[in-house]
Formats: sequence, structure tokens, C-alpha cells
Amino acid sequence: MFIRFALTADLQFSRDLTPEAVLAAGDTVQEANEVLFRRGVPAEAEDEQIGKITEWSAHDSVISLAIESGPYTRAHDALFRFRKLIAQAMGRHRLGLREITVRSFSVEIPGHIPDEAIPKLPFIRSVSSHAESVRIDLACSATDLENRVPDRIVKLIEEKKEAALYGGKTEHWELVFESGKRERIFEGNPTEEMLARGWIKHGASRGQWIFAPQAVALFRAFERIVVEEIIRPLGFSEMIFPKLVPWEVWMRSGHAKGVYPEIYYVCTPKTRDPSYWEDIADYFKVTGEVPVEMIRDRLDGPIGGMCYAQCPPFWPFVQGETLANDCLPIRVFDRSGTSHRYESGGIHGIERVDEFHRIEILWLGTAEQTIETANRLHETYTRVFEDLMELEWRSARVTPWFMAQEGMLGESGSADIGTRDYEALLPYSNSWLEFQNVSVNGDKYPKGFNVKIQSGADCWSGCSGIGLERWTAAFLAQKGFDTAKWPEAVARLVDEPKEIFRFL
Ligand SMILES: Nc1ncnc2c1ncn2[C@@H]1O[C@H](COS(=O)(=O)NC(=O)[C@@H](N)CO)[C@@H](O)[C@H]1O
Ligand SMILES: [Zn+2]
Repeated sequence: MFIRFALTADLQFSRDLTPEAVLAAGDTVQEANEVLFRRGVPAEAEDEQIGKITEWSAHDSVISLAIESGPYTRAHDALFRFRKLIAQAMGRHRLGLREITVRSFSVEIPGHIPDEAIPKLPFIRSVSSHAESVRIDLACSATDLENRVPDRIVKLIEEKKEAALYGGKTEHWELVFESGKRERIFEGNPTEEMLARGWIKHGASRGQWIFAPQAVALFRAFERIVVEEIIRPLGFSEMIFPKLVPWEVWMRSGHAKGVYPEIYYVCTPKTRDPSYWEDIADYFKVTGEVPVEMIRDRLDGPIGGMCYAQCPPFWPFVQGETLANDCLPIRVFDRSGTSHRYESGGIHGIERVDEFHRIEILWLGTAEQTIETANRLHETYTRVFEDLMELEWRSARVTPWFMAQEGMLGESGSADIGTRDYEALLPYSNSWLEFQNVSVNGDKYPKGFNVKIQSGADCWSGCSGIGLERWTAAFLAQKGFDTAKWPEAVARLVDEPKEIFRFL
């Protein structure tokens, strides 16, 4: 049993076919079936697996075709091969091919396909499941066929079938390193303690915090440690990556394959003309309510969303370029703004929030340079967590973040490509918090953004996200709030917290 494609289509010519043209069309059909559709097909392919025009007729200015195929010279590929041949043949009878109308298109996929593996798409007209196969009738235009929509639907079904098998599987997790145990100094919940001390307050938006000077002093202390112990010694240069991400970037980074449930979407006004918005403002002035429904009708987009993974918007800087060997490896970082995720995992304290502050470290070069930089980062992070922050922590190989953000599970399939999560113990909940990671992303981004290297070697990249909320949560959960008990390397960077607000 193999996959089958079938279509019927009408080819509209510029004038009625003459009897000679009809004869020529018959010869062309025969030549296509016997020669053209067999080109590039393996010798061992059976006849019924190869695309064939099974019926045809000519009336007035139209040639109607029925094409069937197996996996070789798929029906829609046969249609476009035939188009070229018949246009030449009819051209000799002064007949121009005007357009192709696809009347029907079906694909029959062997095997058991669970319902959840069938995507809900406008192209799918009907689905009929049989014991050994599923038949899908598609509504496709000739352009859809040229864009290979049927092939992409088949691939999507295979992926969904695979994911349905993975269903029970959790994310990949394999321990790499664990530190020694540390003396329990504090057992409280850091978020609650920070709230009680006025270090933070809930922001007005979901999963958002307002950080008072005491909390920011700790954020900045960690930033200084990152700059002094990691960024500067390893030679990373600061850049500013955009924070509003258009679809074009997420299409190339792969996020467009599955990040929709967690994006903070961004829309634009249909027009800046103040009079267009006057009634909205008036409505608010009169009612004190913002008429969101009315506003929604006046928006374009969403044009994309707020920063999510932080590194993708960097890539247009090198898109389409070839990098000179002597400028590699490129090592940069960004800490210029917030990341936003409509966290489906639910929000929790300052640990899992919708708006967070991350230092995104990014490097690119040859595969060797990329792996070497990741290893140098592992070494420096280990020294920071062991000797400076004196944390109880561990690291683990996990499903690569870029796969997880495309809704995939499992592994990258290459030992060198993947994500290593760093986790810190939270004594108050006796659980482990991923507070940062280091990833070798392989050629995914350079390929996605068409970046080459002078030597012709594959360009690879890596990135590491340092979440300042998470570093803070991990540190305070383990070290508590008495700065006298903090490790010297951190305490020396934080002045005595000043109370500037006094609420009555
Ligand atoms: N909801 C969240 N709240 C707080 N911090 C978060 C949240 N999501 C991610 N982070 C921080 O961002 C880091 C990297 O996020 S990631 O999704 O794992 N990886 C990426 O996005 C990569 N581009 C590297 O940044 C996490 O280790 C964590 O420190
Ligand atoms: Zn990244």
C-alpha cells in the first residue's frame, strides 16, 4: 500500500481546438504517459506508482484531464510537467494556454491516521477514514499545487501522527552535572519575602512585576557578575536587538510553526487620522470605559508580537551576508529590553512571569567555534555558580529550546546540537528552577536567515539566556535576605537596601 494522488483539471486555451489540435493533444498525452512522467523515476517503481493521465477529453477551448499517481511523479507534478508539453504542442496550432482550473484533488494516505493528526485547514474539503488508509479531498487552486500544499499537508499529518505517538512523552531531560549540597540558610518563598519587604509589587498586567530599588540592586549585581566574569573575559560585545518581532522574523526562526498560544500580539492603527479615533476617545471621556471591541475593528495586523526568544530579531543584521573568516566567531549579547510570553504554564511568583528581563548571549561561526564557545560558557558559568554565588545547582541536556518553541519534543539528533538547562534548587518548594540555559543551535538560524561563511563551512550559532528574575529567585531562595549571609562576591556589589517608600 502506498500513498496515492488523484486530480481532475481543465486546461483553458485561447480558442476552440481544431480537429488537428485534438489529434496533437492525444499524441502529447501519450508521450507524457510513456516518456515525460517516467523521467527521474527509479527503475524499480511499479507502473501504478507513477503519475499517469488516466482520462482526457477536449471540448471547445478546453482540455479536461484526470491524473492519478502513487509516490512517483505525483499527480500535481505530472500536471505541471504536462502543462509545459501541451502548451508547446498547442502553440504549433496557434492555441495559447490561458489557465488551469483544478476541479478535484485527493490524496490517500496508507495506515491508521488518528483524527487529531488531520489538520483543520481551509484546503481540506472532506476526510474519509478507511481501515487501512485515510482519503482527504482538497480544494486546491493550481497555485496551491505549485506551492506544494498537498505535500506539506502530507508532511504535517506525518508529524502530527508522530507527535500523537510522543503524546505520553515528556520533554527530554538528562543530568549532566550536579553541585554539592549547600547549607540551608533560608527556606522561605523569595517572592513572598520580596513582597513583604516592599522590594516588588504586582504590575497592572498579567504576570508582570514592578521592581523597587532593592530588587534592582540585585538584578544589577548579577548583571555586573555576568559582564565581569563572562562577557568581558570571553569577549562578547553589546548590541541592541529589536523587541517588536514581525512575522517575517518568526517565519525564518521557526517560531511561526508553533508559538501562537504564548505570543503577546501587536497590532497597528488602520490610520493615524485623529478624527478616525475621536469617537473612541469620546466614548472613554463619557463612560470611563475603553471600548475594546470598537478599537479592534480599527486595527491592522497583528503584525507580529513582543520579544519572545530575544535572539531571533538579531538575525536580520547578518541576513543574506557572507562573514569573513577572520571576524569569526562573532560574540554578542543583548540586555536592552523585556521578553513577553503569555505563559501557558501559568504564572508563579517572580519565577514564571509573562514579562521578564533576560541577558541574551549569542555567538556564531564554524561548528567548532560554536561548540568551543558553548564549552567556555559552561566553564565560566560553573565558576560563577560554584565560587561566586555558591549555589546548589545542576545542569541537564534537554529538548532544544528552539524545538520546544515549535511544539516539538525529543532531541536534535546530533550530540553537538542541543540545549543545556541550568537549574537551581528552591528549598522552599524543594523543586528545581531552570534559571538559564546554553544552546548550540546548529545551522538552524544561519540557514533560516541565509548567513554564510567565507570558507564555505556551515555557519552555526549558539545562544544563552540569563533570566534575571530567575537568578534572583534562585539566589534569594537559597541565601535569604540577610546580606551578611550572602556570598562576598554578591554582597560586595549590593549597597545596603534603601527604603525609599513608606506606605501608611
Ligand atoms: N516565563 C518566564 N519567566 C521568567 N524567566 C523566563 C521565562 N521564560 C524564559 N525565561 C528565562 O529565559 C531563559 C531562556 O528562555 S528559553 O525559552 O529557555 N530559551 C530561549 O528563549 C533562548 N533564545 C535563550 O534565551 C530561561 O532559562 C529563563 O531564565
Ligand atoms: Zn536565543
